[in-house]
Amino acid sequence: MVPKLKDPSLFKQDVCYVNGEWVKARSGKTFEVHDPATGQLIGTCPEFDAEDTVKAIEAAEVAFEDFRHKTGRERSKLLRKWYDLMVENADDLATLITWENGKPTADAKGEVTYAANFFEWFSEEAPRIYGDTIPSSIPGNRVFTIKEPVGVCGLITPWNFPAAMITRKVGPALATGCTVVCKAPGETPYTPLALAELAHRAGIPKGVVNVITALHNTPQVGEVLTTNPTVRKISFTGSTPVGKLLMKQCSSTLKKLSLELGGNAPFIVFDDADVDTAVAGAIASKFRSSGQTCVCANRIFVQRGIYDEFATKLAAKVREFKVGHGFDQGVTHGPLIHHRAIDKVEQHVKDAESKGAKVVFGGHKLPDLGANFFQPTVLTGMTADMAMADEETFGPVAGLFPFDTEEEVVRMANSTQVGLAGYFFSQDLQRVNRVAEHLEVGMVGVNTGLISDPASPFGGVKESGFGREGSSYGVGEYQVTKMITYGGMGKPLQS
Ligand SMILES: NC(=O)c1ccc[n+]([C@@H]2O[C@H](COP(=O)([O-])OP(=O)(O)OC[C@H]3O[C@@H](n4cnc5c(N)ncnc54)[C@H](O)[C@@H]3O)[C@@H](O)[C@H]2O)c1
Ligand SMILES: O=CCCC(=O)O
Repeated sequence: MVPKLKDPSLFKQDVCYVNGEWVKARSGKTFEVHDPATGQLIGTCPEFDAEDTVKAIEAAEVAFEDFRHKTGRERSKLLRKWYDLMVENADDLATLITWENGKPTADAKGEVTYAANFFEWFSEEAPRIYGDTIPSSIPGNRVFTIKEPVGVCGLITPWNFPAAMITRKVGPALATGCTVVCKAPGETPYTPLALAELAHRAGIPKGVVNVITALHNTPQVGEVLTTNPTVRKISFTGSTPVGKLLMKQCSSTLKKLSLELGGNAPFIVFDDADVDTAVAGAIASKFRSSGQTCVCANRIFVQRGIYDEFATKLAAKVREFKVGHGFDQGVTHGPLIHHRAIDKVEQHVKDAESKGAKVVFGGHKLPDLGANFFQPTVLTGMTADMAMADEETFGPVAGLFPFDTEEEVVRMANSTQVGLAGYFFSQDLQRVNRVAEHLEVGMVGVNTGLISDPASPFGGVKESGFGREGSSYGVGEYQVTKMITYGGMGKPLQS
């Protein structure tokens, strides 16, 4: 199906946005983008290569010289205008998200709001970028710091939040005076390109925001962004293996780096929790975007005293989901992004079953709906030797691991190389504090399954990466601190 946009000019085919203009790939090559729900062709996009990417970097370099000297208030107004345009065009942006990503319309609208809010939030930070006054230990010296924009930034984002992962990076970059080259994900390029069109309409000066696309050429585009000496900062959201590769590539020019990588979130329900609240939290955390978010619960640990009650109530809620095309009325959960995602989910379920897990609900593909649909699933009797204990499933499968003691579950929760988000449910105040302090993650949700908010610092520890996005911490990721010492300042007043 081809959805109708209120403003069809937001759908940009075969062009990327470089230096304020819509351009094709130098080679004329394009790649295809498909609706993950039907497999139907949505359209084609430019397959940018190394030379195209260098052109975008050069445009950002030239633009930086002016943009860095705009006042914070001027940059704030540009971001605010871009925010307003996102809100005005929210329905069309949501349509593009559902079309290319598959998430249901209501979730897509939620993402547009979430994404736009990053622009609003960072537009409010832009005029408030302060340095420090530092008392010197040398008599007569006066020491100040100023915060400068780091320079041209290369931003590489994934398909699971086609709008929000971009605005979360572009917002603080522009707030601080940086210019950007965004490499849009090959699976979902049309939402980023529509955002570029809105940037143009908002009057963002040419070259400040460049949005480029590639699918098969992604590694070569990534290599140029991470090795070109003009690019001073890379921010990447995606998998841990790709994050490690980009970090290695960045080492040749020692770029500033932010890496928001994979998670394997523990979700712990203690006997003293309110079970209904915990079930609602698990639904929100585990099944958001059909399990395809980096902060989705991946291992659900339930204390033995409430294990059966929790499993029954969770399965009852999951049974109420309506799986289908994101545009269809009443659909709560859409397809996964592609066959590799489906294969991984199926393999995790089969692995768990073969090692003794029981399928309480779901457990199979839904080929009648389309090749990329998987039935939301609840598994009980999970054990530490199963693939789901170690690997991120990135799909709609809730595997319930039983546990007995607080010490045991915290050990299990921390027994992974990654540490992005963690959740737990308890009504014991001391336990709440103790467990929150002991979880090896960058973000903790206590008695809630939803923690994402532009005002909160988002990011991980261990192999989930480093750097924080959102909040005032997110601003610092795009700045360098310059120290200025004035000598000979301690002279007495002249009479
Ligand atoms: N921490 C976060 O905020 C966050 C958010 C979304 C997804 N993720 C993680 O991403 C994974 C799922 O997404 P995926 O499988 O598409 O991840 P991925 O790492 O393969 O791809 C993510 C993005 O990186 C690009 N990319 C891939 N190889 C590249 C290369 N060599 N050079 C430059 N860019 C490259 C892709 O085109 C895509 O745009 C999961 O592990 C998930 O946890 C993390
Ligand atoms: O998947 C990664 C980002 C999810 C979020 O911002 O809540």
